[in-house]
Amino acid sequence: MKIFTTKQIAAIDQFTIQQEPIASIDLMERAALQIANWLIHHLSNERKIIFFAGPGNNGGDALAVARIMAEHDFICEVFLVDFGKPLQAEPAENWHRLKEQGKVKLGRIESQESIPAVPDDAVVVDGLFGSGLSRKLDGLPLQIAAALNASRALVVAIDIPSGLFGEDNSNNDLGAVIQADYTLTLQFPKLSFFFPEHEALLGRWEVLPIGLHPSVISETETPFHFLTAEEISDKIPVRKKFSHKGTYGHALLIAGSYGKVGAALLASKACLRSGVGLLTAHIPHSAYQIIQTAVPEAMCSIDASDLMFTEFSDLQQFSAVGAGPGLGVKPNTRKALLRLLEASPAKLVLDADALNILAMHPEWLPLLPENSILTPHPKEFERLVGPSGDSYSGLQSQLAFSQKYKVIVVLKGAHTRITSPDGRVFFNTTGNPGMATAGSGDVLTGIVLGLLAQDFEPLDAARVAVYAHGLAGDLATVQCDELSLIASDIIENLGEAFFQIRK
Ligand SMILES: NC(=O)C1=CN([C@@H]2O[C@H](COP(=O)(O)OP(=O)(O)OC[C@H]3O[C@@H](n4cnc5c(N)ncnc54)[C@H](O)[C@@H]3O)[C@@H](O)[C@H]2O)[C@H](O)CC1
Ligand SMILES: [K+]
Repeated sequence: MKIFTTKQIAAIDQFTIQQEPIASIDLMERAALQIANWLIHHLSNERKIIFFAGPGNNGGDALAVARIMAEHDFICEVFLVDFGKPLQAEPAENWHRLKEQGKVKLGRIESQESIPAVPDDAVVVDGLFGSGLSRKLDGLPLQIAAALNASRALVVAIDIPSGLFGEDNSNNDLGAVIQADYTLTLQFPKLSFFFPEHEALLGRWEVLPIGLHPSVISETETPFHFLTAEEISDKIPVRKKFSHKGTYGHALLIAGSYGKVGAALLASKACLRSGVGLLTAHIPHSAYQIIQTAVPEAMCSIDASDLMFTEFSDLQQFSAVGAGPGLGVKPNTRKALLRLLEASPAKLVLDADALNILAMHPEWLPLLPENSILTPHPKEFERLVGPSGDSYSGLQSQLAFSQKYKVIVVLKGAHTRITSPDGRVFFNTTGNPGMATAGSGDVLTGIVLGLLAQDFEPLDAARVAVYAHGLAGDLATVQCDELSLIASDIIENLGEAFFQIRK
């Protein structure tokens, strides 16, 4: 699904008004009805709701929501922030409607002294600023945000917490932004919702559809997307009756070293659970019995070294190669990785120590075959590209890296993000904090490898693998607390995850 910038959303909004057609006041009412509906279903009408309305359409939404909630017998109070200019257009109309209705106590905030005290058991609806925010909060809005952040009331933000920008917050002061418990965003999540440092500002966020025009949504181009099952389900092939294991590719996994054989084991199992026809695990000699016993479905290619990866044989027979989990970074392993890069496998996924080695030898980066998939966690990514400050800047570096080296980068995290050399970005929507556990990344590498070997386009392999990996982790928490989740549970649930994506 597409993620648009707030500027694009405003344009889609205008197009909807003209093309549907719908009066802008009615579109605002549609948004307000969705928000009110959510509040009615989630709140008891014994809790007072205090609305803070700003000068623009975000404030207009808040005024309309207050009127609707009052119709449903909620006790509402509205504070309009006075910027010394009269309200215009739809916000002015909604102020008028609210006064006409006469059910809501109305107040104005003109100075710091008139900021009301907010009781702990109240609900605050934040309608100060939405997507029209033009600069970071200062003056009166900053003081209101500070007062709300100091209170213990439940805060529900309309569209976006006031003070947060939809995209680039690299120059923002996040301490000044209203901290919402819930953010009810209209029609599209904003880019900044996918960045970890905004989690505490957004609380839990939900997207409320307001019926913006589908044709303009499909025609508006954006590099930013988030992953949904609908968009990837057709990438998972239906297995043909007369197929055989040769139809589904032969993967080579280069993983494990003395003391880190588990990484090879987990990646192998995950690879096999992802539909690959054949898997050869290249492992140090000492790992032979372990892998053969624990993963009898895998064939083994045994390194001359007892301890680590130092060599590999002909790559001809393999449809994809994966390297990295548990390899270590010893000099002989580094040399072997260099030879692997020089052999230029057609389809390659690199993880963990393979990435750490690349960080030690950035001069090898140009050797990466086009469309190789790199799956760093944030620390590995930082070792590769250097520190990048906030997430928005980090996204720019990730994109630049993908474009410079023509590789797909899967940066693992709460919303794992995939960047492609063509400039597109995909944020994942599955997964949970229980997956922040040893071996979880090895499982992902195995899945990517299994899909690549089956002839998935590399970007599709990355997208499907990331989504399925997260979904399997979510399914694992149905019966098991997040705290107890281990990487093997993700593998156990992969079958059900693929089943659900295919549906
Ligand atoms: N998504 C949709 O299609 C719909 C969204 N709706 C709501 O509209 C807002 C966006 O409204 P807009 O009027 O463009 O902007 P704001 O309400 O965020 O505020 C603009 C207002 O505030 C002034 N301003 C901006 N920044 C500051 C600042 N830092 N300090 C002081 N004043 C500031 C600016 O000059 C303007 O006067 C969207 O978020 C939704 O909530 C529609 O209601 C339905 C369709
Ligand atoms: K808001």
